[in-house]
Formats: sequence, structure tokens, C-alpha cells
Amino acid sequence: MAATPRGTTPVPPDVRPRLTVLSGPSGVGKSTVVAHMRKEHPEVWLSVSATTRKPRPGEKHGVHYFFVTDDEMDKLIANGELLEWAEFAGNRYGTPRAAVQERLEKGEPVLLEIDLQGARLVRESMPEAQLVFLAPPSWEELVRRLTGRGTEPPEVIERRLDAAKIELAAEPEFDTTLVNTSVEDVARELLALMDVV
Ligand SMILES: Nc1nc2c(ncn2[C@@H]2O[C@H](COP(=O)(O)OP(=O)(O)O)[C@@H](O)[C@H]2O)c(=O)[nH]1
Ligand SMILES: Nc1ncnc2c1ncn2[C@@H]1O[C@H](COP(=O)(O)OP(=O)(O)O)[C@@H](O)[C@H]1O
Repeated sequence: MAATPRGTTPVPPDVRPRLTVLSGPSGVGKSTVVAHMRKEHPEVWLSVSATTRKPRPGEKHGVHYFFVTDDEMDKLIANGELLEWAEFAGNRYGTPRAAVQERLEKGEPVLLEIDLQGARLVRESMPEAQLVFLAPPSWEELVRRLTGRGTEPPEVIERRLDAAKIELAAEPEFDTTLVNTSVEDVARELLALMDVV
């Protein structure tokens, strides 16, 4: 039988790697862990979400997020182009569906970094997905990290900490919890959960 070049034939669903969802409160270190992991394993594909939030200094369109207007977000939702979407602390965020499906069909590992509401929606629509919760070592440390990052004004931090209380209470809904004490350790554990190493 002739060899089939990788990527031309969809991998059957039963041997496709599972989609992994990483969630956790704002400031717990999700972006830091994922960036660390992808520095050594750039083959781990991270979905780039669409958001109505304004870019932080250094954030690039198409890399960190697709920064869209409210009208553009309305259209993405109306056209069914998002796998899931949610409103978080006054902005909307959503996962572009096509890119995720393409990767899964090729048999590549897929990682979504999304909020609790999004994780719940993915669990409903894709029960085979694994849900990973990133927890802070303590509440005080979470406040320290979110404040120390210096990217949000105090009222936005308050809003995110309110959301964090709800998210922390939902931890038992997840398949696995990783406590972000050491970025290196968590990145390694996440890679293992994704069957990358
Ligand atoms: N449901 C959903 N949540 C998302 C998506 N993209 C990002 N988020 C979440 O939205 C929340 C706010 O993200 P962001 O404004 O970048 O703040 P940060 O998590 O503190 O860096 C975080 O919990 C993200 O994981 C998405 O496509 N869908
Ligand atoms: N394990 C850790 N120990 C100490 N500081 C951390 C750790 N992980 C992340 N941080 C810091 O916490 C802040 C929030 O991290 P970030 O990755 O932006 O969080 P999130 O993406 O979950 O909102 C950043 O300043 C980051 O450098």
C-alpha cells in the first residue's frame, strides 16, 4: 500500500488526540504556562480566540487574539463560526470553529485556553474533550499575580476577582487540576496530559 502523506487523509475519530481545555481564574498563569510549553513544543497548537477586549501592550492581532469589534463578533456568532463563546468581565470571547476542526481532523493535539463557561459548552458539544483546571497556590497569590501583572485598572481587577471566586468553586467539574506553583512543572504535566511527551 502506498504511503499516505501526513495531513491528506482525516484521522479516524477513535484515534484522534483529544481536545484539551485549559481554564482557570484570570491571573493564575494560563498564558505563562502555555507560552513556556510552546517554546519547547511549538507543535502544540493553541487556538487563537476572537475577542472584543482591547489589546494589551504587546498583544498582536492574530497571535494572542483576533481583536474584533462588537459588530464583527455579532456576525461570527450569527454565522455559527464559533465553537463556543462567552462574555467574561464585560467582553466577549469565542473560539473559531474551523481551525479547531481542521487540526483535529489531521490528528494534531489541540489546546483551548478559555473560561469556565466556555469549558462547560465544550464539554456539552465534545464530551471526549479533557478539561484541565489551573489553580493558584492560594487566593492571596492569585491577587498578587493579577495585581502584579499591571495590565488592568483596579475596577477591572475587582471584576476579575469576582469571577475568580465562581471559577474556583467550579474546580470539581474538571477532569484534572494542576496547581501553578512552578511554571516548568505545570507545563510538563500539561504536555503529559496531552500525550505530547
Ligand atoms: N469562553 C471563552 N473564553 C475565552 C476565550 N479566549 C479567552 N477566554 C478567557 O477569557 C478570560 C479573559 O481572558 P483575558 O482578557 O485574555 O485575560 P487573562 O486570562 O487574565 O489573561 C480568560 O479566562 C480566558 O481564558 C474563548 O475563546 N472563549
Ligand atoms: N508559577 C508562577 N509563579 C509566579 N508568578 C507567576 C507564575 N505563573 C504566572 N505568573 C505571573 O502571574 C501573572 C499572571 O500570569 P498570566 O499568564 O498572565 O495569567 P492568565 O493568563 O491566567 O491570566 C504574570 O505576571 C505572570 O508572570
